[in-house]
Amino acid sequence: MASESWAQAVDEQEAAAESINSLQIKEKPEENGTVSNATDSSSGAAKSEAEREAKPADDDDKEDKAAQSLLNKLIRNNLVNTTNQVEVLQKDPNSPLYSVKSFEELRLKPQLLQGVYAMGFNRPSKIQETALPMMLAEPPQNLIAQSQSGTGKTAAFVLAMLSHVDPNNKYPQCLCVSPTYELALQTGKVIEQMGKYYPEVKLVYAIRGNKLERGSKLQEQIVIGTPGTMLDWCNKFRFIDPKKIRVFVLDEADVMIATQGHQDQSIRIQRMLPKNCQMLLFSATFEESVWNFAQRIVPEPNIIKLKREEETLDTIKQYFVLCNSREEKFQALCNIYGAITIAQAMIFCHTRKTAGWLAGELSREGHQVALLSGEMQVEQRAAVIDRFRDGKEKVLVTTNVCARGIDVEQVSVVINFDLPVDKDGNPDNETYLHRIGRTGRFGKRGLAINMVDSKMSMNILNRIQEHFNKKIERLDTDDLDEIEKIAN
Ligand SMILES: Nc1ncnc2c1ncn2[C@@H]1O[C@H](COP(=O)(O)OP(=O)(O)OP(=O)(O)O)[C@@H](O)[C@H]1O
Repeated sequence: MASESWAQAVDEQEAAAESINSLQIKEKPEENGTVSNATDSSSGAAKSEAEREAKPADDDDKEDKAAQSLLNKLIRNNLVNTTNQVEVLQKDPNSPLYSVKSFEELRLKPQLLQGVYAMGFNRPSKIQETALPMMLAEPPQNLIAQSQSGTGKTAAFVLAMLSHVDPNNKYPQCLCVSPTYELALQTGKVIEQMGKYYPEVKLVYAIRGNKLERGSKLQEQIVIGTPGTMLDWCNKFRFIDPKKIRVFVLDEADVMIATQGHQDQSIRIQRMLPKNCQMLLFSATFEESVWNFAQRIVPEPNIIKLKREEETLDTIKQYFVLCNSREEKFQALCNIYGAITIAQAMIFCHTRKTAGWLAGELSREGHQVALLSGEMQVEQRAAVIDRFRDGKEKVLVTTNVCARGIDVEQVSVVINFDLPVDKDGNPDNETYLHRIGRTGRFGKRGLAINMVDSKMSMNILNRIQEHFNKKIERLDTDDLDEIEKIAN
């Protein structure tokens, strides 16, 4: 089935359809917000399929980061735990470094402490232990913080913003910029939840589509939005007086810089703010481009980094199966299912088409299958992952683009129906590791089965073996005894 150029063609096609442009959020912010029919162009709901397909794959890949981030937020309901220590680089290495083990130690306003506990937070997360005292200190300190998604960054800066505003002053005091309309809404929700018992503090969304009357001045203390609209509100329309801003938050800096124009707009906003305004920047990753940007946004920063837990292949048994066609691969899969008990499996395909086909075939065989596919909206994808996580389905068939960044920890069997390759058709080792690897914490044993159906995929498999210096054993799926052995 595999033609030589399939990898490129498919990646482009999948990436195009995965783009954030295909996302729509039905919810509209209400309550504290003054949003009217917000339709930032970044949601692009009106764009035709053809328009989307015509976009260069590169752009779509970038936009996909925003979709991924949103998906992660929608499906996550608790903290990502980590045993790694935070690394701290203080602006003034001689000043004492405080870290807290409880929210009480922060001496928060009672209304905020109530909000924190109402959200079910019992104690600060790893990054919050150090970041919160720094952000709440007097005089305010600037901070650049990096840690993987789900470690509590948003909750931390929301608490800092709510702590710093003076509700008696009826003008904006905190600005928070997010890369997309949808991400801004998510952060807005956290502000609303945490500020539930502090109703004097109001929030407004600076997103395209939220039209205010010319000449009006905002009364809300917190403004959250996308960089373009935020800049216009400060600069062109003067709804906001930037000189009165005390806290500036730039969230998801890594996603932000992937979007054309956002970097410049953010820097232009930052330049309008007073010198003593507290600057806070957050990012899930810290490659050089993010770091360069961060330094332009945040002068004299304290820096906090929390390393991601390393994934390893040490506790994984890896096998490959030789086949000649996708039908044979399917048959091999059935043989495996016939021989061993698999609680839950994730099956990765290269194209949406193969994923759809395979999900159909597996259902016909009586399996409860969940399918994660590119044309689904982000909330639909989140719902599918949720159901799978709850064990409602036992098999999750997905394409790589869809599942990127998603951890489903309880899955013990991973099947690469197609091996992961990059755009140039080379082995994508990072994805391979992420699909089947385990972090030390979840050191459970796992099983990975790779389907090989051509010379090209055999070559990919060999290169993956070489890269990890780990032998991948051949499995004969016509021999039931042999399959049974791998389960022990
Ligand atoms: N101290 C805490 N105790 C318990 N849960 C928490 C705590 N802080 C945050 N959470 C919860 O953990 C999840 C992740 O937190 P949060 O969204 O703040 O992380 P993040 O690092 O900002 O991730 P992302 O970059 O994806 O937004 C959320 O569901 C949040 O409500």
